[in-house]
Amino acid sequence: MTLIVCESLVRIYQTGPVEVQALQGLDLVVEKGEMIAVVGASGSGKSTLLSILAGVDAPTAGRAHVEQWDLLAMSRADRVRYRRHTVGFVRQQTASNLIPYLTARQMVDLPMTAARTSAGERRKRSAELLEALGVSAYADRKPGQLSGGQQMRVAIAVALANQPHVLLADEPTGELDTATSAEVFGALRDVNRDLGVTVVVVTHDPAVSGQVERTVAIRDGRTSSEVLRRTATADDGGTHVIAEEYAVMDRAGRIQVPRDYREALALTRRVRLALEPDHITIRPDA
Ligand SMILES: Nc1ncnc2c1ncn2[C@@H]1O[C@H](COP(=O)(O)OP(=O)(O)OP(=O)(O)O)[C@@H](O)[C@H]1O
Repeated sequence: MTLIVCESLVRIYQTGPVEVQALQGLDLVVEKGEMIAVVGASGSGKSTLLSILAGVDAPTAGRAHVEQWDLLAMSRADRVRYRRHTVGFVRQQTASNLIPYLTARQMVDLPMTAARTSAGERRKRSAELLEALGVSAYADRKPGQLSGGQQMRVAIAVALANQPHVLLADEPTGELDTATSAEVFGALRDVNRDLGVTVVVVTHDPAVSGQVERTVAIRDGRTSSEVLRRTATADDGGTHVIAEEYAVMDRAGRIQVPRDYREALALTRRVRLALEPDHITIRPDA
């Protein structure tokens, strides 16, 4: 079942006379239960995409659906409901997800109180979530008494408090060392596998993106390529991961030819296309 669909998604920021096209016709499909990584250079539009999916920011044009919700046509009340129940959002700076004067348990409790969950249910669920994320021993500590990795795990537990179907995490390992970031990423994978939550993670970290089955690359506000990974078994019984890169084609048939391919063959404005029985060739115009 398809959970997230973005088609030709556009987000333009206007600051005074300056217009920034953060998303320039982005296409993305995510199936229920998937865990994907979104990668791309700084400024390519990753955070913008995540804020739109989180219902925090609104697209300028195009189509964006998450479950039954049309993100371009939501009323203010729908948006509150959507943010409370459908998606959980872990923001880029760890500290912005946490409240300095509350304990981990109180922070996980807060979104459930807003959703009018009963006290008994809140107690039960916050204990389960802190346990699932391996931070139950720190339930009574405040953010200042937790390490970076523990803070991030608590932030993930807070995002999952109202049992959302989708978890969006913006650079969850950006501020952590390699060992801690592997642990936090492991926690996200557990959440995906054990709770069945669909996970979309924005990351700069190749070690992180190498651990998910699907990585979507964004370039200049568009999805440019996808890497799919699968585990293959060799003749000797050993297993290894095969990663294959695909270009992404939009509904109008547009694809981005990677820059190194263009440069290698000096492809510029015009190219020759030819249809062969089972493939298409692209040649320089000369
Ligand atoms: N609120 C805003 N107002 C104006 N421009 C913005 C705003 N938010 C983002 N932008 C611009 O939109 C573009 C995409 O930004 P975005 O933060 O989505 O990229 P990113 O890929 O997440 O980058 P990073 O990895 O550095 O976080 C950038 O050029 C950025 O300067």
